[in-house]
Amino acid sequence: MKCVEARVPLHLSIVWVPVVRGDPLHDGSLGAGLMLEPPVRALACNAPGGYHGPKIPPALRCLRSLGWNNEFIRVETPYPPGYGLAVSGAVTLAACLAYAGLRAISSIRAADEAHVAEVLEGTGLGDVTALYTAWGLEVRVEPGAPGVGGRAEAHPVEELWAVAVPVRSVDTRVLLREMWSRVTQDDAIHAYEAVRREPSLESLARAAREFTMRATPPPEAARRAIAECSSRAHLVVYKKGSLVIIVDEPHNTIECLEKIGLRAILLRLTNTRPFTRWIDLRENVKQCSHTTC
Ligand SMILES: Nc1ncnc2c1ncn2[C@@H]1O[C@H](COP(=O)(O)OP(=O)(O)OP(=O)(O)O)[C@@H](O)[C@H]1O
Ligand SMILES: CC(C)(CO)[C@@H](O)C(=O)[O-]
Repeated sequence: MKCVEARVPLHLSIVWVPVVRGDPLHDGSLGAGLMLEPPVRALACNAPGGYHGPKIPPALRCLRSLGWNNEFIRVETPYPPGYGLAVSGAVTLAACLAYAGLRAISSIRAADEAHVAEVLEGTGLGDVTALYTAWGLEVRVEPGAPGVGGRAEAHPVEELWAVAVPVRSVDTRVLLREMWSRVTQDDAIHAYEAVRREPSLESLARAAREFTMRATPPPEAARRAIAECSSRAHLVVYKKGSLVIIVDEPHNTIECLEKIGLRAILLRLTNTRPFTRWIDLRENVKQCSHTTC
């Protein structure tokens, strides 16, 4: 059986300036953020079997728009959806890149459909374009889907750990509505321009303090974790529902978080781009039923 696997990193958007033009291909965001691994992995096979993975509405919308007819698709994510690490965008892009690979549909069409699905379902603005066009530390310089010019610039990052705690799930539509009672459009543009002028972990750390954590204030548990467990961090941010602490060596941070009752998921910064590859499952065909491969 022929299958295509796609791997897509997670994305931590630290600065975002929503750009709403009234058409989902052209809507998006300017902004900046970091790519994280392990990646989301999607496997699409030319056999019936349906979708197995987190039930993310934009992923199913995107697959249908590419003509998906219930073929086998399995998606695995290292981080839960709904906590601000663009799991919805990464799952949607991975599933659609894998399916597009299987059906000889261009990857840019898959990325455009993934972007449109994210915008229409209210789960993201700039994540798909950042993930598809950049890597490492990304700066989104043109909003919109990749096929209509949406683009992010990539800057390499060092090998560092990202200790991430999913603290509480927050709906992206709620985030985008409520942030304007805490920050202004000028605050967002100011933070964005500063990172664009000097794209570095230091400028992102400043943006995290001056913009992100004002737009999405950390709850008490995260404030305590920041005070007690982040003294050696390169960057600390609370975004939407997750606390992320970027460090050289993660074990002390994880232990410290455990002591105050918070369970971390260990991620790394990554310079790897999304990719797809063919897999021939002939050898393993017995292990590959419609529900498990
Ligand atoms: N257990 C779950 N908790 C939260 N959302 C879930 C869950 N399972 C599926 N979903 C779906 O996943 C999507 C989460 O999208 P959302 O944009 O909130 O989060 P995200 O992509 O992880 O983070 P962000 O886009 O803010 O970076 C929603 O469409 C939601 O319906
Ligand atoms: C809106 C958003 C902050 C949700 O995580 C993200 O999609 C972005 O940066 O455009």
